[in-house]
Amino acid sequence: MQKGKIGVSTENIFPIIKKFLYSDHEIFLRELVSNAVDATQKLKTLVGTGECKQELGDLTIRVSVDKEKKTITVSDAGVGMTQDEVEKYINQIAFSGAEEFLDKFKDQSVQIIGHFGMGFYSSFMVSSSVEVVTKSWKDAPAVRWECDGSPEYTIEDTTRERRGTDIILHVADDSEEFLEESRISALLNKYCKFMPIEIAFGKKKEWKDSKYEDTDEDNIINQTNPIWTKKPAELKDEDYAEFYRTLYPMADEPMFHIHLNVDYPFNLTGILYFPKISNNIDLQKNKIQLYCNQVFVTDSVEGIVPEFLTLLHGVIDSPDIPLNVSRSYLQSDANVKKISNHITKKVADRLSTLFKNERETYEQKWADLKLFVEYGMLTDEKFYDSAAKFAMFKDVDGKHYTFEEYKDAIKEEQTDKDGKLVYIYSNDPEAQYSFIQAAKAHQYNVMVMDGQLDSHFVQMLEGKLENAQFVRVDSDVMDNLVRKDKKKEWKITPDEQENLKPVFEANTPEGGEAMYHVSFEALSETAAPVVITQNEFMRRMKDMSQMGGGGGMNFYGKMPDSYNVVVNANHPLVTEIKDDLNTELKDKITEYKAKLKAEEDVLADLNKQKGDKKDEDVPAELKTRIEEVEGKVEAIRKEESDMLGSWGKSHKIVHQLIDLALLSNNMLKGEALNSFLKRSLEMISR
Ligand SMILES: Nc1ncnc2c1ncn2[C@@H]1O[C@H](COP(=O)(O)OP(=O)(O)OP(=O)(O)O)[C@@H](O)[C@H]1O
Repeated sequence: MQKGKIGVSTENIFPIIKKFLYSDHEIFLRELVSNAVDATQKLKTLVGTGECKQELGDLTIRVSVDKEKKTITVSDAGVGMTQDEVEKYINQIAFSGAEEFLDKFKDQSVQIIGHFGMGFYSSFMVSSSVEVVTKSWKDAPAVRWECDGSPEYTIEDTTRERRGTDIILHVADDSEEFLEESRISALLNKYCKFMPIEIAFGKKKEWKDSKYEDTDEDNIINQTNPIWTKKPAELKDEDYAEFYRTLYPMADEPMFHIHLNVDYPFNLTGILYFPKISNNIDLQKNKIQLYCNQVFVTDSVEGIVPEFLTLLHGVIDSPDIPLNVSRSYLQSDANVKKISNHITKKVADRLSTLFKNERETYEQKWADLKLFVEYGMLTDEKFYDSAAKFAMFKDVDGKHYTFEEYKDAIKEEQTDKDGKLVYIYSNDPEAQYSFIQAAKAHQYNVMVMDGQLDSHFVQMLEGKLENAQFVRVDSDVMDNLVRKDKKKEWKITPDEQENLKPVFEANTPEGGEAMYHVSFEALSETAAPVVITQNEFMRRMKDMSQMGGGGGMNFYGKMPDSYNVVVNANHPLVTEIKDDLNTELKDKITEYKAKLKAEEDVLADLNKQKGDKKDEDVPAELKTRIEEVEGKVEAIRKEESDMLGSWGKSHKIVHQLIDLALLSNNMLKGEALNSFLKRSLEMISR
């Protein structure tokens, strides 16, 4: 027996490796099995070229666990190693790799994809010692090498019947989880399911005498020729569907797939599936599996494909993706860029072909594609450019248009006086029904924008499409959505408006977070008497910040909702109210408002003094004061409403009109809705 010292300078590198790769100990199995696959492939090549004249024989790679001896063994019938080769490949190459690896990442807490390049020494992450028993295909004695993780190792001649290698791990006490059959089985399924040489883990089991018993047949855990390695011409739709089920047994059927198959200027194979993406982007991410020569690497492909493509499912296999580098480095890698561009282009081409050749099918699938396409257009310039030709707008009647078609459809009616094209949309056609009907009466088309990303999408399109403006159907009164140069007839003078304003203001909802601004518009007599709208800009910014627009958006997210109560100055009911209103009443209201404001200011001041003191710590005097002023505020409110009540019918009508407008916006809820209904009944029964 010979002893030697492994050529690394670090006293004992294994504890470091162990700690460094703490979360990824399990990859040792992938590394050992893929070494066994490599050794077997090398042998096949040697036999193929005639250099090695041996029978191939059974090439199955066998993985076994011995719970009693606490060992895991990976055996192959590949090329094996001579003593010289063990010295060279295991002692020098494998361990110099370890040293280099640690050097490279010593001071960084980078996330390494897949930890390729860890190779053989990763077995020390789970072992107290590792044994290699190997016999080369060449005429040389078998050797046994052992190392306990210190830089010292032993090497000696031994016997082994056939050519090949056994790697025997003596599992460390803190890694005994890996002695569970179920754990190893799960790991093989995760990392080795599509490796190109058959891998056996135990025997197939059979139900016999009310228990499972081993049969003589090997339990092969992998598919050696997964369909992405085949030519598309050899495959039927059913093959793709079946493969999808193998990958995601629980998922819904995908809509369609793309078979990637490139060998120049980089190597890339794979199959990508378009799942139905209806809602919630985040849940759907991270389903693509990345392989390197049929060895599973990771299922998180960020940095390798553009973000929106992580919504797709399937498999990508490429030996040209550098896997032992950090993700931030990956993004700048030239190969990765090319691969990523290629995939983006293929995806766009697939959608484009479907759109051109099967428009009807494409439109049917649009609902499930929309989020994906919009995400891509929002985040990837290149994709935007291709997708702008096949992205769809859908109108409230379910008709689909390309951007170009839509522009043609609306330009006649929806071009405003400055030549801007106004796109009108609804994010909730049910709730905005009355606005949509009003728009239709104006010959406007309303599109549906109710997706998760639509507030951002609208914002982007406004910038991208030429001379375009997007407005939600309830963002203004219909006459103003598309501003035209029409002279307006006013039935109420500015002075009269000034008188009416406080009456309407006195009847807007109180006490909530939202703010209401009363204004007058000269609309047609047949339009609604009062309409409640919400400014497009403020609302959109708020929506975007809720979606997580990041950065400066947060400011808008915290703003209270702000609504415009637009009174139709030409509506007969409104002109009637105006006639009924006398200046005295208006002055009274103004007076009450001022009184109320003064007391409220006092109250606010007192509350400030109180601060967030506990009730028992508040001075009695202050408490009494607060109660007093609260009482006053209450009294002024009551006086005002009694006074308005005495104004009779007109006051009730104003109240009712505003509530009706709130109701048609779905904004009347709870007690407010209840009292509206009561009042309506009263009015009818009179
Ligand atoms: N089962 C085996 N049969 C024959 N040779 C082997 C076997 N396992 C390892 N080797 C030899 O040891 C060398 C070092 O292995 P190691 O896994 O550390 O690195 P690698 O396989 O070259 O690269 P990688 O780090 O990507 O796995 C291999 O290149 C190979 O020559």
